[in-house]
Amino acid sequence: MSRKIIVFDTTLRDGEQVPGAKLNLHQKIEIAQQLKRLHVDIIEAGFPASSLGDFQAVQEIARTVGDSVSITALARAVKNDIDAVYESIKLAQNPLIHIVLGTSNIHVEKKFNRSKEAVLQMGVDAVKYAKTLLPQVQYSTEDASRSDFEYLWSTIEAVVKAGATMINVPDTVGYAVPEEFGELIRKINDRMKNLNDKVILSVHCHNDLGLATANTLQAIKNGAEKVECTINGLGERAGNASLEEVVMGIKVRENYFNCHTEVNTSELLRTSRLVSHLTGLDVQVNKAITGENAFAHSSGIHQDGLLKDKRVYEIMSPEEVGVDSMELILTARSGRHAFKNAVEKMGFDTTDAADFEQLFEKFLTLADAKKEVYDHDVFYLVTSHRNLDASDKHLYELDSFQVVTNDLYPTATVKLVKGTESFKGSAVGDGPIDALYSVIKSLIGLDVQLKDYKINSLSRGKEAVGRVNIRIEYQGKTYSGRAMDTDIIKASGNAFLNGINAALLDAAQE
Ligand SMILES: CC(=O)SCCNC(=O)CCNC(=O)[C@H](O)C(C)(C)COP(=O)(O)OP(=O)(O)OC[C@H]1O[C@@H](n2cnc3c(N)ncnc32)[C@H](O)[C@@H]1OP(=O)(O)O
Ligand SMILES: CC(C)C(=O)C(=O)O
Repeated sequence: MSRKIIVFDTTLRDGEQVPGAKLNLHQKIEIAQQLKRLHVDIIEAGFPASSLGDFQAVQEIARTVGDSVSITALARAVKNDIDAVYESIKLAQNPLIHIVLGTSNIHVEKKFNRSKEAVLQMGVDAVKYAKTLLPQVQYSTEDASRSDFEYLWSTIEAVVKAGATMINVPDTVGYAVPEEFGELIRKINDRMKNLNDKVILSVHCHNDLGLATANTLQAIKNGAEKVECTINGLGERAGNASLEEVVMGIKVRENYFNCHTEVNTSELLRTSRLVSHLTGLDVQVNKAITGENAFAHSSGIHQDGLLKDKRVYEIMSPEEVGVDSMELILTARSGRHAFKNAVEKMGFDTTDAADFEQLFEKFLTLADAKKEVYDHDVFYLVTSHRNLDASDKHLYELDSFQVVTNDLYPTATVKLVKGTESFKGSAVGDGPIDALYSVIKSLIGLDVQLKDYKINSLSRGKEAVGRVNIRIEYQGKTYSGRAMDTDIIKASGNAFLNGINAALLDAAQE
């Protein structure tokens, strides 16, 4: 009988720590609903002590999707953080408090400037306090792979005795290599079995050396029972172990690992696409499992082999991860079934019948205007209908604009509105976008620096949707903005305003 590996998804916590990946409440709920359809075991929904917005998002996820999937959120070994986690997840059926505290010398000496004994005691106290609130508590020994083994073990032993029900061993800075990390997990597993064989051993690997998936799989081979991953490998710096790679590694090589997960792998591709669209972070074309080329065969010898037998060059079938070989072209003559299939293929929820009817009406209007409606048009329809593509609150909005460009004086004229106020002006710039951004900056009177501007075409044809991603710097902090429109100048203006609105809201909260 193969061992079940528990899959813990931290896209909404570690994944969301990526600069530019900030998600609003609606986007987080949409992703959590898809993670539930993917059938992960545990969703880490955020870091509720970090802001009111994150607290509310975790609370809403616990309320809306926490009926069948376990919900957790992260806390430092600090009473207030633990309280915030408890208050935000308590409505879930199976809530879990996650506490993190460093065990490496560098964390103990430089980050905390305390003795090892004092830091260990902080961890024990935190677990004891969390246990007064909930029965399930996970303890993460941050930077475990760079820790002195005997101190790491004495921490694990003490927090297990204090009541921790899961021990998570992170390779926080992606320093470990597979053989060494496997050996670390084997040693901990051997000792833990003697201490308390009900406690679950987990791993959380980062990808700084491109080894996160390899280290995670090696840990499984050496006794880990639970893996922490993110969709598309998102996460701090170079990211985390990618869920799709770890899950398919276990599935395709079940003969080697003798393990399985309960993930519904046919939902992998749509989950990856949803996360990519909502975070604005593209998946590289050659990414394992979910990249655009993951199942594309281009050379003659490969094509010949495939035509003879797919298994010559395919170790898994595209359908197993949700690649849909049947493409239905949507037009104004398409019905509700085909449209619903397209919306669900993008990873969106369609269970609210009234909401779906409104979407369908909007689809017909778009399909009348455009001959053919592609996936990205459907994505654009849903995100604008559900307010998923903007920041939670609008301060400034683009009311109207005109941009005239030539090689002498590219000029932009803009009208902005903020509640009942309106602001009008013009500016000349080095190019049309520079002119547009200059006038917006002068109307709002904010000294922001544009750090990055990217534009992608998201669909095909004359009416293709353009997506603009920007990053701005304001008072030493970085903010991102995104917008989509068939008019790329309008998308550029709205992306810039979304970034500015985020900066203003943040400044107002400080
Ligand atoms: C490995 C990981 O990914 S851990 C998760 C990382 N994620 C995040 O940090 C995102 C959310 N973080 C935040 O919103 C903020 O950093 C907060 C709310 C947690 C804290 O904000 P602030 O109070 O302003 O503190 P700041 O972030 O500047 O510094 C961290 C403080 O927490 C302490 N700290 C760090 N880790 C821990 C821990 N695991 N347990 C207890 N204290 C800790 C630091 O020593 C420092 O304390 P000090 O002020 O006494 O030096
Ligand atoms: C919170 C812990 C698990 C973490 O993110 C890390 O150590 O990288």
